[in-house]
Amino acid sequence: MSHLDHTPSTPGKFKMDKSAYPYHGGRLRWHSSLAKLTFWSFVFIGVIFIFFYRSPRFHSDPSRRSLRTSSWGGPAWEKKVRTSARIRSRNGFSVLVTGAAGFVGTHVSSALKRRGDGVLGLDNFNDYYDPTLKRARQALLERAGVFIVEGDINDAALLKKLFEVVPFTHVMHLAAQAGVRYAMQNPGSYVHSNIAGFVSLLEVCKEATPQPAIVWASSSSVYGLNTKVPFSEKDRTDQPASLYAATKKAGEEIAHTYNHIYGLSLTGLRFFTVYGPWGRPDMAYFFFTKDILNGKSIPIFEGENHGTVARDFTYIDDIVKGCLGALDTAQKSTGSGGKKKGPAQLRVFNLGNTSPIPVTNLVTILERLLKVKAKRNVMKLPRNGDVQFTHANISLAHRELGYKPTTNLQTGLKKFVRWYLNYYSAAGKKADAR
Ligand SMILES: O=C(O)[C@H]1O[C@H](OP(=O)(O)OP(=O)(O)OC[C@H]2O[C@@H](n3ccc(=O)[nH]c3=O)[C@H](O)[C@@H]2O)[C@H](O)[C@@H](O)[C@H]1O
Repeated sequence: MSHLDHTPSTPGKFKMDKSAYPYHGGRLRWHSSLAKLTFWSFVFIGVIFIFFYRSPRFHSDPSRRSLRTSSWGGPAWEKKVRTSARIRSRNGFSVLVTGAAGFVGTHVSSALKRRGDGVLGLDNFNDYYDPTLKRARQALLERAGVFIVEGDINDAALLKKLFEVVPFTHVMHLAAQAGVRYAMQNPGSYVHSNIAGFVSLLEVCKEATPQPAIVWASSSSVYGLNTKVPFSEKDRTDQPASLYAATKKAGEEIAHTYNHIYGLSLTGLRFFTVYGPWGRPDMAYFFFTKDILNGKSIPIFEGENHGTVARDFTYIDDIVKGCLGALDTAQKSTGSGGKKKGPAQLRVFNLGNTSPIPVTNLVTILERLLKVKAKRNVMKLPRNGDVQFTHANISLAHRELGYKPTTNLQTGLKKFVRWYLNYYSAAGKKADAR
């Protein structure tokens, strides 16, 4: 064997041959044991640290998931804020849209802008799902003349500044931690956005002069374990099945308080499983599409004794009409500068489609549209917050807001699939958003 054969090709793989060092005196052995102990202790502590750091619970403050820290202020920034919020139609509104880079937020912002309202967006661009999708929505809105301020609804100083720069007539509050099942993984994020964030926003709105009218996103999930169908606004909502639902229900009670004490006009909209182009990658119709195309099996939930799991899937354009209807019929808040002057409007509406569809049918429609057979993995509905069935009674929204959904699931999914294929093939983007 030549000398070169002893030289390891990879230095890190070099191992001392103990037999080459005949001296094993006690002192040396003791030192080497101590060194080994110290070394492995460091490795152990390091592994524990990495484990905790990567655990979602470690990031209990969800604002840490915001990819950039917000930077705002200055004359150029104020000018952008003012320009974006400038009303361009007679009797138009100036609307602050929170969660503007979100799914519903993007569609509502663009619809408001199109009809001449002034719109300013606010979003923290957190990474609950693929932030590049949020950036793409932002670019879309920018082209339409809507500026999105990057910041969190818990940042009271930023909110105050926005109201100093623009006397918003309305707030469309859509910023939230969404998703029913994720609440078990990161409960703090729901409390942070849906409760603390909502209160932070209401605190600033109640101090504003004039106070804006507020329309905000509640959820069909507040009906929880309610079995009486279709769900009507008068039904009980005191049995939430997930922390997500509980935080939305809390939002409805908080709305009551701010309406009662400060005269804020508040309208809560209970959205029923909203879907469509530019949707949320964490939702079933979205990741089913991705997984069907990738030949991956999809988990399809079923109830006890093979019971049907169904949703009142509601198309985004119908939801947008409901949101605009709610803004248009919202009465003014009655207080100013933190003081109530008289009773104010307090409303809550179901915005659904009134036609629940089994999840298995949703998959069949997707298979037809994608021309790919799904690998169905039917399993029992896990106990992680999902309810078996949702069905909206929308007569109140129809009467008060003129709300009348017109898109069935087949038509809506067709539009979604067209968008999905176009979006993810156009720029070679990957739908790796979950
Ligand atoms: O109306 C709402 O207020 C909520 O709507 C939405 O929640 P959901 O109705 O639960 O939608 P989504 O997750 O798409 O599951 C759809 C169906 O697929 C079933 N489902 C789901 C996952 C899975 O792996 N398999 C499966 O069968 C599942 O059992 C369900 O039957 C919003 O995400 C939520 O933020 C909130 O806005």
